[in-house]
Amino acid sequence: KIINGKNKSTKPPLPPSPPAVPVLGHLHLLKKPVHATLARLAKQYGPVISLRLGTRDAVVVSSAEVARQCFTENDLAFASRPRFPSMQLVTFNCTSLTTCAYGPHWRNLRRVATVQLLSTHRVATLMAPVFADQARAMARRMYRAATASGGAARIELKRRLLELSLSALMATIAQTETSHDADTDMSPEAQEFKKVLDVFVTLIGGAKAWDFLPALRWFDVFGVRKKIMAAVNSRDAFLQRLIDAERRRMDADGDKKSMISVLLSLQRIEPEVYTDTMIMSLCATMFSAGTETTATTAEWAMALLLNHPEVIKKAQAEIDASVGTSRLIGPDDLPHLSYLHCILSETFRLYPAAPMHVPHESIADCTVGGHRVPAGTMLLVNTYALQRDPTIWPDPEAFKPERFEDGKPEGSFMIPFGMGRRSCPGETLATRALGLVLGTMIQCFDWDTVHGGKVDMSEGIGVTLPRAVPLAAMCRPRQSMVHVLEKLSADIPQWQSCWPPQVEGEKKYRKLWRAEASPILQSLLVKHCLASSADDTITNVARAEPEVDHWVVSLGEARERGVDGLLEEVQVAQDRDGGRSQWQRWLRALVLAVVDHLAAMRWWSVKRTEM
Ligand code: HEM
Repeated sequence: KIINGKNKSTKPPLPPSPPAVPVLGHLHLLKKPVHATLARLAKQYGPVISLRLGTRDAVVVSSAEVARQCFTENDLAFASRPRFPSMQLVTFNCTSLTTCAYGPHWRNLRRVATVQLLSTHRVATLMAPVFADQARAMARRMYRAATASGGAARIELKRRLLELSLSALMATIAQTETSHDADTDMSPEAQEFKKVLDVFVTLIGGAKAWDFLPALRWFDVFGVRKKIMAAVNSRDAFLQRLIDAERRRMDADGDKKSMISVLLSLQRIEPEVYTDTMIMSLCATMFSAGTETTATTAEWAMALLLNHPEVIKKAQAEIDASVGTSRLIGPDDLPHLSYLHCILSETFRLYPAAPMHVPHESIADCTVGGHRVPAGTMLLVNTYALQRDPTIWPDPEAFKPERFEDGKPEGSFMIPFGMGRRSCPGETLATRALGLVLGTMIQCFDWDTVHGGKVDMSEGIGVTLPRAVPLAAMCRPRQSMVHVLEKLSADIPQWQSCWPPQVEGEKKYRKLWRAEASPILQSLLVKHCLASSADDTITNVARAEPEVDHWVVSLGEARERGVDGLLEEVQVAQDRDGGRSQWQRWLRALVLAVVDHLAAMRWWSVKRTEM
């Protein structure tokens, strides 16, 4: 184009950008929470901003219209992911489904994930029932806790929901079993993998700076790389054990229920493509992409419900009308529970588990919102901001599930699971799992905040938008569901019930291990050993002892301490209580011997048949 005799380029302009500083570029501007900082910048500079983050170029999109453009007409251009040095170490050199660049390898992984592992059919027939089962087990524990505390029990919802999601996903990956007797919703395998992931989270936090200032990698004075490699090795050894166990199981009975067994059957056909490393990578991806996201969303949903009892009542009425009160909600009921679905949609809108999406990278030059975005630019989409945009969502901060009634959302554009080629392949599973977990909790219990009043809705800092304060709540079994819950509770064979009991800890009972607690503790332990049915023992003692609520609740804390902590506490109590009688000393010796014995046998998972 010739203007005033000069040759002007017809290229659209680059997006506007705040002033940058040398070396850091705009890194210093990214105060946490990043979505809030970027929303403020968007108000100043517009819905498309260009940033220089250390050595990387990024474009930030904060409007629905432009985001839609990125994932529709520019979907292919943005189909890749940035290669982060911190992730390289833990995601098999960036070859995992979530982190790998767009190309034939990603296409193959994606096809396996959507067609073989997370297909609608597999979710409906194999995976949703696993989550339903875990939700029942959780309801059973809550019911027991409530009856043990005389009506209502305090439930640490954050812990429970995370354990449920870890355990259920691990079961779908490797057919692991959660013992329905322990006071945890986690299978031993899920516990082990969770530990590894926790180590990763801390270490990768320390290595994040490498992604934007790669030179820092050479100044790794704290040896982060070495520690990450050690954690990676233990993760891989653990995953290899799971794969070997599934391989043995397949040889024995040939069933293909777990994700690993599906992948192993593909390995038999094309061993050079479906290597053990690829299977490990897919399993690790599913576990890390699906657990925190699902659990955090469930926690936010419960927090919103606690602040809106009228919504719980409406959802209960819907469930009662559709499912009735003679059985628990199951996977087949979900399509008929439209209001429950509205609650979920409104939670996804207000608290997307990926508030800044997952970064994409452009593989070709493209135009976004009238601005030029060169190839190799990182794309960040502010999902949190655009789902609360007042120009498209009336009263955007309010929790109103009714917005989604009749399948007509007022604001229409939401991308909690992304959109286009790289959108979340776990959406169907996550939505069903959340429907079952929330549905069960709403159907079975009435809920209240711990201290009355409103739940604090402050957001914490983290990739998956965690709550600042872990959620706890009081649950009380609904009168109309007591007979179902009682049956559910009795469904567990006697020999499966186990110590420690299903009770929740209470801060005010912190002094539980005072000297005078130990005789009761001891007698409970002894009774447990004799009866092998701690729950019943505890409940019976609860009825007999006037002060028993105190002890029953306090004993719940013992679970947290584990066997070692328990022994230590008993010891401290004994030391303080020098003047105990002969029979008490005798009892103590007996208890310690029994506890020791049970500890050696991993007593919480030992079943009577094995004893
Ligand atoms: C509430 C639960 C969940 C939310 C909100 C969520 C959200 C997301 C988002 C926003 C993305 C990025 C999309 C993009 O880049 O455009 C994503 C990717 C992904 N999600 Fe989820 N997710 C959830 C649960 C799950 C579950 C249960 C699984 C599997 C078991 C899963 C597996 C994945 C995988 C493998 C990717 C990467 C896809 C790719 O790069 O091709 N997610 N998820």
